[in-house]
Amino acid sequence: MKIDVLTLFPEMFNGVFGTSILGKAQEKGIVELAAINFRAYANNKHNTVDDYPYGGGGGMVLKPEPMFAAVEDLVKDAGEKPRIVLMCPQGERFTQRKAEELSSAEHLIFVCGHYEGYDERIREHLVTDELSIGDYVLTGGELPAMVVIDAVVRLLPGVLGNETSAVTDSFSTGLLEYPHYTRPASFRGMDVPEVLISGHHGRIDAWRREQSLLRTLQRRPDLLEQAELSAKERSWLEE
Ligand SMILES: Nc1cc(-c2ccc3ccn(Cc4ccccc4)c3c2)n[nH]1
Repeated sequence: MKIDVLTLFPEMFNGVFGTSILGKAQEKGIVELAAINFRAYANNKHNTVDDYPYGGGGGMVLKPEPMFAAVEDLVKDAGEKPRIVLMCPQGERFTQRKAEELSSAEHLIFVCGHYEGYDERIREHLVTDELSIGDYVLTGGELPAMVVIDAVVRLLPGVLGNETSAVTDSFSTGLLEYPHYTRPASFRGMDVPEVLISGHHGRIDAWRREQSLLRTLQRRPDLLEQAELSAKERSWLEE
């Protein structure tokens, strides 16, 4: 997979792209990550990429020309038509299901703006997906893009080691994750649940599923509507 990020602050991505799981995924050749400064595509002598809004009002708006020129330059060598993902507070709420959908793409181009937002023609004629990472307003699209890229790349085959599977973690089952424990078995009188030390994997799996269901019911009952539950589990939860 190839991921390009159009941003005014490419240096913000150095840490995220160069370390840990994303860094290793690049070394393994699973994904190619690049952050490009779209100011390079400004078509005026002052290299401006923003301007005052028509109709007045506070704040500046990102001009269409540099963004169209930058995307068209990235798309010209592309194979399969890339998904052009615009980060913005008004976008579709990003979810694990959306991460799974994006992880099947061959080429993603993220558009990260600043200021008060984007000229609407960028949305109408360039973008395929608009994503929000939550109902709060950030200063720009870079942090949201990092969040989405992290969630997408970890799903690519070979990125997570065998000991960690993206399939069983939170949200991939539709439920919140069960509690985790590691050594020591007793810490300041706080003991690990006996079942996890029993070595009985059937009982361990059942306990973990029950804990996921309980934790989801307590903290995120809204997830239960979409989750795949057996009839027995549904009636147990409704007791
Ligand atoms: N989930 C989420 C995404 C964003 C986000 C994404 C891209 C941009 C580009 C500029 N801003 C600032 C801003 C935009 C619109 C109105 C006021 C300020 C952005 C915010 N905030 N929160």
